[in-house]
Amino acid sequence: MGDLPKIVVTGASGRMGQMLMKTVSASDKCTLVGAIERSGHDWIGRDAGLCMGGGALGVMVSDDALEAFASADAVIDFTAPSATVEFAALAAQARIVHVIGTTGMDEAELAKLTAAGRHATIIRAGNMSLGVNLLTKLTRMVAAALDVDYDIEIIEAHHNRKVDAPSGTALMLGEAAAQGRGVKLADVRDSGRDGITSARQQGDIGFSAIRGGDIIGEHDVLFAGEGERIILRHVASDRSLFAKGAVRAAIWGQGRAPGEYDMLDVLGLAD
Ligand SMILES: NC(=O)C1=CN([C@@H]2O[C@H](COP(=O)(O)OP(=O)(O)OC[C@H]3O[C@@H](n4cnc5c(N)ncnc54)[C@H](OP(=O)(O)O)[C@@H]3O)[C@@H](O)[C@H]2O)C=CC1
Ligand SMILES: O=C(O)C1=N[C@H](C(=O)O)C[C@H](O)C1
Repeated sequence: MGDLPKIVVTGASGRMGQMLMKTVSASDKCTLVGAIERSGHDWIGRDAGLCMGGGALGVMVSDDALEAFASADAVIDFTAPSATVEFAALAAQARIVHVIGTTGMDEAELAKLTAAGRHATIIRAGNMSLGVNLLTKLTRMVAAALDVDYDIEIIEAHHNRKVDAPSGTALMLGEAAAQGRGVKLADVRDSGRDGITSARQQGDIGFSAIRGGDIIGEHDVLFAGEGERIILRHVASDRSLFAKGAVRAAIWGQGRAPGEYDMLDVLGLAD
């Protein structure tokens, strides 16, 4: 027990925070040592397990991330971009593994993660599931095999509380399609059509986002040609999928050099 990786979960009260705390506590390969929420949250100072409506876990929810990180081996962080950037700086100070599931980060925020990666071992992915990471490989392969007569559209659906679009997963799939085509996604990305948009530009990669109900996460990569359509699809039916991937990443990161990694590295699928 003493040698198991000690893990802190941030955003403890969130949808993923709660799933992560349950997954870490249920694992025999790591141990939950900290749960972080923002100052003033009504969970602060209370047992994380009791807050979730279950049995006591012996871990008190705290707002002192640096203190928690200082005695941990890894932090798993599914929160919001501004919070994740701050947590990355603290993970760098503590020289620990920072597993990041947070999506919706802009270029400036990503640059701060790169800076933190000089001292922290950062593992970041817009989707931590094996299925989606495999799908990125398939997407790249199909995009490379087809010419630009096949229009690529990425359609994603999520629950009505999601705040960012396109989803992190949709962007991963878009990057993979762009790589397959040998172009930069930024040069061909077409998101949020509305009104008189003019005809579709050949070679563009389009994104559409559906938001509703309790949809956990669904992604289609559509290759639409003349007389045929090819659709690659991933459907997540349980958030534990993402939490299990994140825990696997936190364990994989132990003993790795500081730097930036992704789930393809963790899953042994990197080129
Ligand atoms: N990579 C992957 O596999 C997956 C990624 N995600 C991503 O994870 C993120 C979280 O998703 P989800 O759990 O559904 O969202 P929730 O809104 O349910 O949870 C977010 C949590 O982060 C906390 N938080 C936000 N800002 C701060 C801050 N500044 N300081 C401390 N805590 C903060 C929130 O606290 P408060 O409520 O007080 O704001 C909340 O507890 C999203 O970016 C989502 O896209 C989700 C699933 C899978
Ligand atoms: O916010 C979510 O819920 C999810 N976010 C990730 C994303 O942006 O792709 C992963 C998953 O689809 C669920």
